[in-house]
Amino acid sequence: MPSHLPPGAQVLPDADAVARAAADHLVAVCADAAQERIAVCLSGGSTPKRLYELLAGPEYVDRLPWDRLHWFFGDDRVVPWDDPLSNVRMVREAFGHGAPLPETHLHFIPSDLGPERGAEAYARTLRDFYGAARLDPARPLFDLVLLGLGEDGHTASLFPGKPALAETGALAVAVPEAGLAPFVPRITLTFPALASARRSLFLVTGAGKREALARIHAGEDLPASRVTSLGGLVWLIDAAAAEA
Ligand SMILES: O=C(O)[C@H](O)[C@@H](O)[C@H](O)[C@H](O)COP(=O)(O)O
Repeated sequence: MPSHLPPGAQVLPDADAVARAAADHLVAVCADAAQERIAVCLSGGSTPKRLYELLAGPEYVDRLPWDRLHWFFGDDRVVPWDDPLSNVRMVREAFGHGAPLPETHLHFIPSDLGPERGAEAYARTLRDFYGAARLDPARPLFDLVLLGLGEDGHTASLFPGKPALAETGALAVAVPEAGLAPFVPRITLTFPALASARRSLFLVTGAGKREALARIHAGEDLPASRVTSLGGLVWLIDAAAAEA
């Protein structure tokens, strides 16, 4: 295991292997879930699209309890849902018609309400699903949280130096100026919400992520470095990103 990678890192040959490993984690999480509803927090960006396509494809679609699975979003851009920048659009396209996904089980961020009201509404959606106003460390909100890593070390829409990093109460907040292309406002889950997970996976692929990984390993206080998980954090990294 290369020494410059986060603890718990698994290095896979390529992006497809990363997607497959993540799919296997989801199958395992579902098999372990004792409760009826299984909550998954989806990552946006481009990396996880292959995973979502895989889940809806012939190799995995019949291995998942779609009637029990509920899908949430770690963040989204405040754009129309059919906008190419929308994470909801990306997920819908990736799941396509292969996923027997009940429409009421896709809990997308109401970006049509705008950043602030959308964040408040989504926090309410999460609390209503959870069934309590405050998160209990003994009862995680999510069974699985999926995360990506930006080249600047951001994750979800938690960007370096932004106020959202300091939020400890709200489950979701507005990010008016993400400061990163595409320069649109965003809504993101906060660290407490992301931490409330039985298992969390970072999916990191491509040489462009090497520097962020090295900075994390060097102990820099990047947003992704601050992510914790009640049940355990696994980094799934392809060889291209893992190279020193
Ligand atoms: O909505 C988003 O953009 C994601 O939540 C964001 O945190 C993403 O995971 C990283 O920017 C990595 O993006 P790529 O997978 O496209 O490299």
